[in-house]
Amino acid sequence: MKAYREFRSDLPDKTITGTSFCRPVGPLSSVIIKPLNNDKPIIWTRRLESHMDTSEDSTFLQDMLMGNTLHLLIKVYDRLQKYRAQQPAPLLDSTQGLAQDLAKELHSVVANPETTELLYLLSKPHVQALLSVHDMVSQKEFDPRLPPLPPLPDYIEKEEDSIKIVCLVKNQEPLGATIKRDESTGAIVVARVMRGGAADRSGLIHEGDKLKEVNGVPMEDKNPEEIIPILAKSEGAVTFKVIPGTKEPETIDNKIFIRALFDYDPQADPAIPCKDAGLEFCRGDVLQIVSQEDDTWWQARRHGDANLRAGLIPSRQLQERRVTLQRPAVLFHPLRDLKVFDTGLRKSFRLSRKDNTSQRVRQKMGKGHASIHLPIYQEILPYKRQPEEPYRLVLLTGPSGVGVTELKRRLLLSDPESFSITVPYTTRERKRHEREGVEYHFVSKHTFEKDILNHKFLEYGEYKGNYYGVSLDSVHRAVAESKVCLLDVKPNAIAALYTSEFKPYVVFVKPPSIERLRLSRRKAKVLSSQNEQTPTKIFTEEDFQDMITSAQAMENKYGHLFEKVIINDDLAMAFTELRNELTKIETETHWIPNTWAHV
Ligand SMILES: Nc1ncnc2c1ncn2[C@@H]1O[C@H](COP(=O)(O)OP(=O)(O)OP(=O)(O)O)[C@@H](O)[C@H]1O
Repeated sequence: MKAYREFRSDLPDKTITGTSFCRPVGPLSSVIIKPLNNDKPIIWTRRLESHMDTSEDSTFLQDMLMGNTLHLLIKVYDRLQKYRAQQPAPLLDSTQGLAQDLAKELHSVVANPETTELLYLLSKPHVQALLSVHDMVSQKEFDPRLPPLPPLPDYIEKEEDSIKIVCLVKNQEPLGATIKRDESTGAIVVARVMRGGAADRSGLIHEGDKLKEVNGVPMEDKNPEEIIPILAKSEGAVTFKVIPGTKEPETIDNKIFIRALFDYDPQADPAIPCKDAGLEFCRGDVLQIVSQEDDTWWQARRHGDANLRAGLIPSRQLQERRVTLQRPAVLFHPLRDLKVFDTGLRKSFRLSRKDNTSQRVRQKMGKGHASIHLPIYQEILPYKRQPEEPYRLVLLTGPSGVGVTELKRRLLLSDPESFSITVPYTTRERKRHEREGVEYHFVSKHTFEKDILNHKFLEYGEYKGNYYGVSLDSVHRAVAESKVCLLDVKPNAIAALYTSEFKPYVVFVKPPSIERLRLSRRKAKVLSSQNEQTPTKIFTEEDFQDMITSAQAMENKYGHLFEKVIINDDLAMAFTELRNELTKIETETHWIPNTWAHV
């Protein structure tokens, strides 16, 4: 971890726009304005306003404005102005008119390579369009009005041939950059520029730039802590004298999206170089990574956030190290030992209380498997099921008694054409009304035990001397039916199904508060294994407490695998919410782990 601290160089006062001018390449012939409050760079005339909407347009214009061609054109413009001044009376008021006039003149003089090239340049449609835009812009009234440009510093050392003077006219938005003292040279340098922030959008301040002066005050003998108030006190235009850093700007595929699998609060993080530059997020939030240049602190934006300014988040490596060391504990919820209290047996196939999810089954599952030992970030990408692809497997999980079976039953009843379920295996006697392969697959004890040894079961258990279990094969069969397969499992069985083949959509059914449980479950019955004579009993206060404790433990341990949490308070509402969610994943583009797409 880096031992230094960075300081956010906030410029908290009123801002209108930003300008930059660079020395030392000869006297200034023009000024390029780069507004800070929007993405639209523009040539200074008198006043300024934004027109550009898209960053693509902005990038194009920025490249063009910073390119050599424009500078050559500006020279042409200067010459035109000089030419105009030499004329007894201006023939035309506009620059475009002057250009036409000059072209006419040039036609009449003896041709040489320079005049031919100038004529060629002036005849090009994009040059004419540029001059026309210039005329239009220069005649417009722009708001807000820019303050007068401050004069250039009187003295610039001769040997500092790469010094850059940057003048920003600030608003209440922070500069979006942090500073630090370079340990080896002692210089004050820009530590990082937050992507999408004002400094980044201006394109004038870069990581590694050495800060020499701010508003004429030398920075070299100052600590970062002393510089912050200087920046904060500056009003209107702030002039920076910087020596450009040599660091190449990082190019990153800005289409990296991750799902955060833990909660993060930068204010509670003693290690972050600048708390105010941190990005707070919660488990499940989708973040777009915009910089991974620093091994320890990445820069990210919350997906869909209107604020384009990136914030610092701990890198995967850093967070893994922290989780491994379990330090500092306040930053994340450590994985507590799961103490699941069963309040009964899963009615769907009467599992025993013992957790019999086959470890070997989990190991057998290859790539895409949820081997998220350290829930940090999950790389994700947008996904929409194609008609030829199987439906995503829907896994319903939750503490016993919460209503998983009831929700599954209602879904199936609501649309048997769209939903299917797996048929469990059992060794118990078939009852007269039951049919093989409908309620259960009836097999002998010997076959069941052989299948256990062959790791065929996803989950299995024993109840009243009989085995019950769900095999992986039956999940494959149900998924192949071209229906949405609904499967209720204990959370520890999710990992075995967390594959690109099943692309499980994991729904955690959570109990409401104990007060709401008392009210809503007043008449509900729960299957009991304690009293064999009475297969059902009314929920007790202890059952409610166990359900809540168990749900909390499940969320702590497996919460990173839950794509949707539904609080089962009012049953009809919980059902509608679940139904709508399942429709959404069928009809809308959503996020899935990118490992599922690469298999
Ligand atoms: N929101 C609700 N309001 C009232 N009663 C409910 C609600 N949800 C479920 N119940 C009732 O609670 C009882 C237990 O529900 P269910 O059998 O679906 O639980 P489960 O999560 O499948 O438990 P298990 O894993 O033990 O089978 C049932 O009688 C069910 O009708």
